[in-house]
Amino acid sequence: MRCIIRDTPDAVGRYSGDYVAARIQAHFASSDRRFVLGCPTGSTPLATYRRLVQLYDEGRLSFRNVVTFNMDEYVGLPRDHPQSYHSFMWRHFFSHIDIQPCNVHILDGTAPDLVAECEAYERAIAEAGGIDLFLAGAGSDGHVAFNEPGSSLASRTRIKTLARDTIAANSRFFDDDPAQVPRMALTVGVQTVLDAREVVVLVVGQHKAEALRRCIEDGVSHMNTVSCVQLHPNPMVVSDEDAASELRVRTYRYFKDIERAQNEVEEMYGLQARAGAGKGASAAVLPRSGSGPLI
Ligand SMILES: N[C@@H]1[C@@H](O)[C@H](O)[C@@H](COP(=O)(O)O)O[C@@H]1O
Repeated sequence: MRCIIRDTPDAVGRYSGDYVAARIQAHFASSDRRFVLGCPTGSTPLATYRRLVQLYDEGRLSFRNVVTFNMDEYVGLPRDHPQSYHSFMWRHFFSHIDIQPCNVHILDGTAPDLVAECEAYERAIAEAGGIDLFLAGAGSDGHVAFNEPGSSLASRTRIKTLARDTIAANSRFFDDDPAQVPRMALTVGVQTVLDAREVVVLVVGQHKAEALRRCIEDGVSHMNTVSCVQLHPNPMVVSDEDAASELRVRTYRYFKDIERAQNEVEEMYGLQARAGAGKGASAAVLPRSGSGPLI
């Protein structure tokens, strides 16, 4: 596992935005297949989306051949509700880039048959060729998507009842009134996340420090579903200093050493793919190898 630690949430967004852009570009340099990106919501990925929009505005990145699958959606909120994840994604990301609306996939929490909706979502992911890179956030209780503590590590897209902690945390978007927060959500499962070719988890803020510590230093646990990344062959966590503040000094230093060594090796062997090539992607952001020798 790599854990990249940056000073601020903005720097986390810049790093992860550049990283996602680089993976998209590297993909199109060698493949005609569309790139499939898994997208989270929440405050954490906002800086990443801002960076991706900036790269698009500067003409350095295109989403024309990118397909997206969002992680989750509230049950019962219509798409046009201001707090639906559908609205969130168009407000903060999709309406600012050249993604084709037909390539955007977000679970429909108002579908007449929610079980069928979840099954169809898994099928759609498979038909798209699987997810190339799943970007994820984490709740302060360590959940990923809406896989609350106690979720099966083998879970797939399904209906979930939200935990009280999550309802309390998300009530800030609902007039600070927990009663307005939907009690249930549709969410990709832990296994859906693990099936992605690459997983990048963003964690920022002091209130996530214990969750990050458990994710990295404790074992894999269904009580802290983001710890599932330990089972993935190609995971990366990008955190700010605050979120990293509960890591042991030894752990923290080791991740810093890995990053330094990785940079040296990439420079030495030219593994930083050159900008570029590719349909819809002209660019000079910093592509890195997804899995380098030191990961
Ligand atoms: N379902 C979402 C998660 O996908 C997200 O990671 C989490 C953290 O949100 P934030 O980044 O705002 O702390 O919130 C919600 O529960």
